[in-house]
Amino acid sequence: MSGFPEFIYYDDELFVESVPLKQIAEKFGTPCYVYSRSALTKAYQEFDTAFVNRDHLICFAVKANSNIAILNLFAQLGSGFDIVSGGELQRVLKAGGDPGKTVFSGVGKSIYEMRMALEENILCFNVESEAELIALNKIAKDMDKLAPVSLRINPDVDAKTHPYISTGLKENKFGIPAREAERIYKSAHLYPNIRFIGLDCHIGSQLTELEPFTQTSKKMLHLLDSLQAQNLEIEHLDLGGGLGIRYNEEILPSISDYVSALCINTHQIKQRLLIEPGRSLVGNAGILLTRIEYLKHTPARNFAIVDAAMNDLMRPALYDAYHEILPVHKNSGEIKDYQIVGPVCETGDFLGHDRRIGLINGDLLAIMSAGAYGMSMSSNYNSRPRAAEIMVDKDTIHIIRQRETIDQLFSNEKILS
Ligand SMILES: Cc1ncc(COP(=O)(O)O)c(C=O)c1O
Ligand SMILES: N[C@@H](CCCC[NH3+])C(=O)O
Repeated sequence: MSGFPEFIYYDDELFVESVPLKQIAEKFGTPCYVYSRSALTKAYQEFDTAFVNRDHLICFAVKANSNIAILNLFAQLGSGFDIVSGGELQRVLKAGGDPGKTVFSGVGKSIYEMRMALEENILCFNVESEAELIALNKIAKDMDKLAPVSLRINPDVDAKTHPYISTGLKENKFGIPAREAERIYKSAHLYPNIRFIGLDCHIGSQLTELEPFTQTSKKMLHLLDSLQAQNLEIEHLDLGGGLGIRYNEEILPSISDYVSALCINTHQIKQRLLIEPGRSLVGNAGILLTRIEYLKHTPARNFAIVDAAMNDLMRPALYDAYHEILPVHKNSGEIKDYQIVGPVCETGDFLGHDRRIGLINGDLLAIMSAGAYGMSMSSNYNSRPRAAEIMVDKDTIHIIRQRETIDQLFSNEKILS
């Protein structure tokens, strides 16, 4: 067993659904990201069915994985989207997503991005400051439009996650304190081109406990109550994303436990519930497939130098994040402690430390749980073309992004004449 239902060993060979990963490596080369359509679909459906009869909208956080084939799959399943840039909006449109099911988060929306989103009639802007609200009101006025808005509340709740991905503490740059938000909602008449339709929050990512979500929803309900007491009509409550996935030994609430908890915590209100999950929809549905270039043994360490690197998957280098690493063919070489590293010229370029595994040159490895914040955070550092992306559907292999070519790397650059 691999512990990942769609990535399974048969006779010591790791498969994705019905396809041996070895076949993908031979046909498309490495490194490449490989996703399971079934795992993506099941994760979405687990969210969706857990709401039972509750009016809801799941807005997939595009930043977690922005490949248009994946966005298209979620759109077909009925998903909405949470975007943070004009580029993400264009991806949603290209993928056939519905702008009317799209919310726009982020602290620094540009005038150009706001205009684009107003033109496309998105569902809602999650506004993160008064300055942004003033700018949006002005743009909407110039366009003779009403901008639908939720204020993003900073509830000052500790998400108990990595400090770089914690967003709901008062010292973080995100959202507006509840008191200030209440004052803004009450002065809605100052913003004639804004229609306040919702309340929003998002406290952080890779949360492993339900308690911070519960604490946050209590605070949001409190604010909602006081807005309603003043006859302010709020149509939806957006509770953000943040549910974690299992990377290592973490014990996590299931998707359905999480949704049930949100529904229970908010059972007394009639508003539609929105959520913005990213990682929990795609994280464990994807892997990074890589091949060992060289094994190198020094007096201090054993290194497995692979063809994927920190530019392909930056989570280990950036957050010291753990990703399980599985051999695509089990039982190959002598078992040793290996440092799994890439070819980039940085000591921080590692994919895993101290992994006890048997390896020989040329072996394939699967870096697990790489479906979220993997390809979407990749770069061309060291002038490395970005990896290909593959989606497997039962026994069919689809290439959903071609490997970048060297020519594409500098196609926008120019030598001065
Ligand atoms: C505003 C917003 N919504 C949703 C998400 C998705 O979070 P996650 O991938 O942890 O579900 C993020 C990222 O943390 C975010 O910044
Ligand atoms: N990039 C982070 C998650 C960031 C969430 C953004 N709001 C990660 O890889 O875990």
